[in-house]
Amino acid sequence: MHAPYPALRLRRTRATAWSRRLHAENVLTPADLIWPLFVTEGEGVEEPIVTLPGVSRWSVDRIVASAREARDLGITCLALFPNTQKERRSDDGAEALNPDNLMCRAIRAIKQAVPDIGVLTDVALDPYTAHGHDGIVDDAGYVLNDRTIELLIGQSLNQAEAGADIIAPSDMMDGRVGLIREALEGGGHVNVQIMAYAAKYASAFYGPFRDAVGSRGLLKGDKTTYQMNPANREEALREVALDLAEGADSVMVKPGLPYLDIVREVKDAFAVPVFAYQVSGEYAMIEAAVAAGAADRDAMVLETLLAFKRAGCSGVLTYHALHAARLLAR
Ligand SMILES: NCC(=O)CCC(=O)O
Ligand SMILES: [Mg+2]
Repeated sequence: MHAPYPALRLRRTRATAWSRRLHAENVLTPADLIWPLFVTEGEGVEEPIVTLPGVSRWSVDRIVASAREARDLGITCLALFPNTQKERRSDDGAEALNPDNLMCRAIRAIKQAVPDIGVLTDVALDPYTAHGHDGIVDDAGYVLNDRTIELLIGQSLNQAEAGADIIAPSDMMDGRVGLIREALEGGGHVNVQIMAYAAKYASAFYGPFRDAVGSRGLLKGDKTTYQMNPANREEALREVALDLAEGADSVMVKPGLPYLDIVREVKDAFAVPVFAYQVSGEYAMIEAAVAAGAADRDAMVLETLLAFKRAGCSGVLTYHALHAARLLAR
């Protein structure tokens, strides 16, 4: 067969800026961005996180100011993570159930001051446990599934009562989405969404996050008995199918860039809202490349975030959210 060239030239539509824009198949907007924020005790406090240059832990009053700034830039949702004081951590993570814990105070303050931005809250015990695991650990160090779920239900209700809009269980216990949904319905929280961390991998990319929430030095062992093996893709589809059947409104894949193949497969297989988390190690890699003079931050941020859209994401959790929203506002 004769090649279509020269009649067909794909470079023709790329020849001018207006035409490239016209033919763009995907677009990144501030509405696609979920901004993770770390909360700490005190007032007027900003604590820079060394392994996440440019990211800080903020006290509740500073978080509220950030929420306002994010809303004004068109960011749709915040994700909150508490840096729980060491003396409030325990083996069972009971601080997660305290209606006046740092997380609940931050949720209430944001929803009161900036009601038109969404608040997503992480459900897992690692910011509250003395051992840094996401659940209750037995004598052999195994994280107990069903015992842990009992606490996750209480944690979810606690966050919903404080005003959380989206409950995001990141613990990877089996069966927790259905039981949390049932408890939310029973508690009258019928419009509180669940975004399930459905395919969360046991990844080397979470290191700086553990510094941020103060669990790095505490964690004994690793999370491979509950988070997924990076080798697996069929298992991710099973995880997603179960969470959807149990009532998840949307699902998440985590980490982000190294797992975009999973995002695309989930999107194609289920046609549901899929989100991904560009995690702390991914952020740190970009910042390290910029610091080394090896990369242009603005271009890299926008390109990586657009790649999530192309892979099928409805939105992305990213520590670069504010920076990206400012770039998009230009
Ligand atoms: N459950 C939330 C996380 O584990 C975040 C990980 C990261 O940003 O590295
Ligand atoms: Mg699961």
